[in-house]
Amino acid sequence: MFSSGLIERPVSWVALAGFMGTGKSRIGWELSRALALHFVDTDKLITRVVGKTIPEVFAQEGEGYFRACEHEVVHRVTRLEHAVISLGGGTFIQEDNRRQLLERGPVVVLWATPETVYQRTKHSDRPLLRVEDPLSTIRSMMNEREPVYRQGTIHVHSDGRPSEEIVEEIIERLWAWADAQHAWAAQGEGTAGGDHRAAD
Ligand SMILES: Nc1ncnc2c1ncn2[C@@H]1O[C@H](COP(=O)(O)OP(=O)(O)OP(=O)(O)O)[C@@H](O)[C@H]1O
Ligand SMILES: O=C(O)C1=C[C@@H](O)[C@@H](O)[C@H](O)C1
Ligand SMILES: [Mg+2]
Repeated sequence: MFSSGLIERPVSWVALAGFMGTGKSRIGWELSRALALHFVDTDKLITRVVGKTIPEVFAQEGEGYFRACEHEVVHRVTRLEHAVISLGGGTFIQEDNRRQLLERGPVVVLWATPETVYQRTKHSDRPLLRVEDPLSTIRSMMNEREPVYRQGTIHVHSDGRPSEEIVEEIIERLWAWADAQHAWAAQGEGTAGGDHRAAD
């Protein structure tokens, strides 16, 4: 990782997307440590700026207000350097957010089965899962969102795997992605998707 005092990483900016409970916050934090990058969790940033928990924002201001905050936060985090960004579960679903994120750099989508998501979220306070039958809601929301999450750059499964293994796979896949970007750029074709290799 370290050479001549420089940190070699596949990327200096990456976002994590995916359904609720797939591990974006936890894996994003661990990935940021592994790559020596700053860490921003968009849900936590909104909570801090608004001064309310996400359930309070949904209940008092409405989901539309929360989505507007997300949009504003995407605008800001795509301007950051040296950062791992963990998105909220719905952030990548909004078309304009998705476009801005994909233009900025690779978006790693984490996946898990509805059963895993249910187990990981059942004692938490995600407002969209405060329903009578959360597992059915998870299944139908996931079905609906799946084609959109598929538009991410790299896809990694998180079911039944320790976080270290997931982080390791993400880093390997990011190197492969960066190498492919580099090869295409060298052929003079140029591609969207942010920086190719990052050393600093
Ligand atoms: N690979 C894993 N194995 C076991 N537990 C995990 C794994 N990844 C995440 N978790 C746990 O699952 C729960 C949900 O994870 P996390 O909060 O990171 O999900 P998220 O994708 O950020 O969800 P949201 O979209 O709601 O923010 C947490 O308690 C976390 O510690
Ligand atoms: O999937 C979603 O729409 C959400 C996921 C969470 O990260 C929070 O952003 C919020 O609970 C909404
Ligand atoms: Mg999260």
